[in-house]
Amino acid sequence: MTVHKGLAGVVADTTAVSKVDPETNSLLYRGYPVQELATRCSSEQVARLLWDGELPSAAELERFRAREREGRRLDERVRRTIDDLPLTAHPMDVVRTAVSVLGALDPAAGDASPEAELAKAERLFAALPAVVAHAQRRRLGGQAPPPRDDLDHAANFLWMVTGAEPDAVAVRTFETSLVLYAEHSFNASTFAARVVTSTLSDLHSAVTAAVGALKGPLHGGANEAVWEAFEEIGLGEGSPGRARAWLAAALAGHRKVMGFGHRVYRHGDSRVPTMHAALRELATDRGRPDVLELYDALEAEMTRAKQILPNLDYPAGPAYHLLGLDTDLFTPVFVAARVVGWTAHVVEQRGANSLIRPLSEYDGPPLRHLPA
Ligand SMILES: CC(=O)SCCNC(=O)CCNC(=O)[C@H](O)C(C)(C)COP(=O)(O)OP(=O)(O)OC[C@H]1O[C@@H](n2cnc3c(N)ncnc32)[C@H](O)[C@@H]1OP(=O)(O)O
Ligand SMILES: O=C([O-])CC(=O)C(=O)O
Repeated sequence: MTVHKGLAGVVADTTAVSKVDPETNSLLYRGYPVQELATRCSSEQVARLLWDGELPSAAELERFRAREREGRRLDERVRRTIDDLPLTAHPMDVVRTAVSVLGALDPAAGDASPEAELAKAERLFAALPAVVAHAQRRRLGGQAPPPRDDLDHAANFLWMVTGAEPDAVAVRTFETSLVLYAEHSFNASTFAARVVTSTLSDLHSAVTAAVGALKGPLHGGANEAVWEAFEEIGLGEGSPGRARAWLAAALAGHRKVMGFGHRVYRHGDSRVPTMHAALRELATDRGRPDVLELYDALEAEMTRAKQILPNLDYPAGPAYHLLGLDTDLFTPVFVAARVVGWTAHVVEQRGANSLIRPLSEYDGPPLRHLPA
């Protein structure tokens, strides 16, 4: 029996949601190159594309934006549950709990028709920014500011989390990250969502499981770890030299360097150039060349030492810091973006379901019996 550790190289099913091609180093959402979508479309347009298979017409987009605005307010019962959690809880734990509570409150519980599933997906997309914002603002002893109807999804998200009206550069950077983070085929969290769905469980259970999978530093948690590494190395004068010493010590200690490497891409993550360009624009606008200097230095050292290239979390982490987000909010923001991909996969899995249940090769003790 051949064991495929980590399911590496295993093609588990077909999908029409996205295509990750390591040969051409490309990523398509429903056929469109992600770079085109990230530079020319809003996160709302891309959500509809991933859910429906086609970009929305102007009228469809307008109707969706209206529904999204209606769903932005945090449900009081969700707020109360969050407020019962310790202030020290990681915001990812807050988000996971909130998704679970939203499932228990789901007005269409028990209805797994594609229409009902897409309505649940929309509600999560609309509600998650308020959850992330409340996870942040309650730590500051207050409440998130009320959503602003004059702002679209990405701008309103930043507004609620930071309490400051974002400028055009901030919105563009954030929107780019939301689009790039929205979907990536059978990554660990999406696969977790599909496994849960394959048992005919409900969408919120699938998304709750996916949040748990995304939290780990080998997956979504890496964007937080990237900024932690930058802080450990120290920004400012002399950072290239410190990056070299830091990396040598990390590799000598067999530490994984977060934000580098990928299970599928071998020649670099297709999303990095677009996010790197957005980070460059933001850092330049904010007068933070020190961030770009350390970014380039650590990347160069990692390439020299291991020939391992950055993944999307590498530029996204510093960008989120420059957008004013606390480090432990980076992965929750990833949740709010990836919920689109997860739910598109839930609908697809349900549409052509087969229970996901791989085999294992037993390597425990041979047959034995209890003493007589
Ligand atoms: C949005 C996302 O989820 S993108 C991924 C985010 N995750 C990270 O950035 C975490 C850091 N990266 C990693 O741990 C890995 O590159 C993974 C888990 C993403 C993919 O790795 P896999 O395909 O499973 O390869 P694996 O972890 O077995 O690594 C293969 C070799 O490269 C090394 N390697 C891979 N990535 C790294 C890294 N970031 N730092 C140091 N060494 C690394 C491994 O130590 C291993 O070396 P060895 O053969 O000498 O033991
Ligand atoms: O595809 C993966 O394994 C991880 C990843 O980059 C993502 O989920 O965006």
